[in-house]
Amino acid sequence: MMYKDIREQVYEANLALPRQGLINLTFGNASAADRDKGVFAIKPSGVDYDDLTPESMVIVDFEGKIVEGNLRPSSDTPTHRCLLLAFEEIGGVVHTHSTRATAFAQAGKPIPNFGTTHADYFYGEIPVTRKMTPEEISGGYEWETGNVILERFSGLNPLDFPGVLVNRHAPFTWGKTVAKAVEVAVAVECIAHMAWMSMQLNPGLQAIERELLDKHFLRKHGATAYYGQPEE
Ligand SMILES: O=C(CO)[C@@H](O)[C@H](O)COP(=O)(O)O
Repeated sequence: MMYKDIREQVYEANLALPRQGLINLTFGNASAADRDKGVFAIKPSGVDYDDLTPESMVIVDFEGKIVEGNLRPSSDTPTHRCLLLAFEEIGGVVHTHSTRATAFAQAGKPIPNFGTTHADYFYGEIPVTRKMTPEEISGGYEWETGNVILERFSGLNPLDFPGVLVNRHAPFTWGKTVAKAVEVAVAVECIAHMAWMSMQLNPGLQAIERELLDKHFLRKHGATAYYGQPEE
């Protein structure tokens, strides 16, 4: 089977989303790129997760043309393509409608970095995009969703901030692999829940201290990392 690796990676990533409690119905999708082959695999649109198979994943090239697959790809395919094109260091993208992260997104609020759980994944707040204009919504909505994310990421390293809340919509996360993007999606929901509770307990709470942010982020990321096991 051609594109076997990315089909299987994306199939596993998509199944992990309902298993992790990150989505209901078909409110989410995952994609993984094979940059050598110039394609990515993505979930088919609107298909029940129980009916997905590695073979039903759709293979799309970076111009947006379907290369392999009989089903219509996820409605969010242009957003994934926009992000995979712009962020060359990533290998996969995940979109969920996980409840608490989506509540922040709908409210148009970034998630402040209140503690070390958050700092393990994001080198600051979880950013939120601006609202989309009526013109962006009515013309090329899903591609423009990617563009408003890129606009928010001007000057930000996508591996220091491996996700975003799209205003009025929901989170997108990414990583070097699609499995990593799923992990970040789990973390984002957990962080949103903790932030919400922290805000209730202490409405005046300020962001984490710089030293603690540096310690937790940099012990897991980049040249100074010592957390876990070395990458193979
Ligand atoms: O934003 C939404 C729903 O509001 C989307 O995430 C869709 O629910 C994704 O569906 P697929 O086309 O990927 O099945």
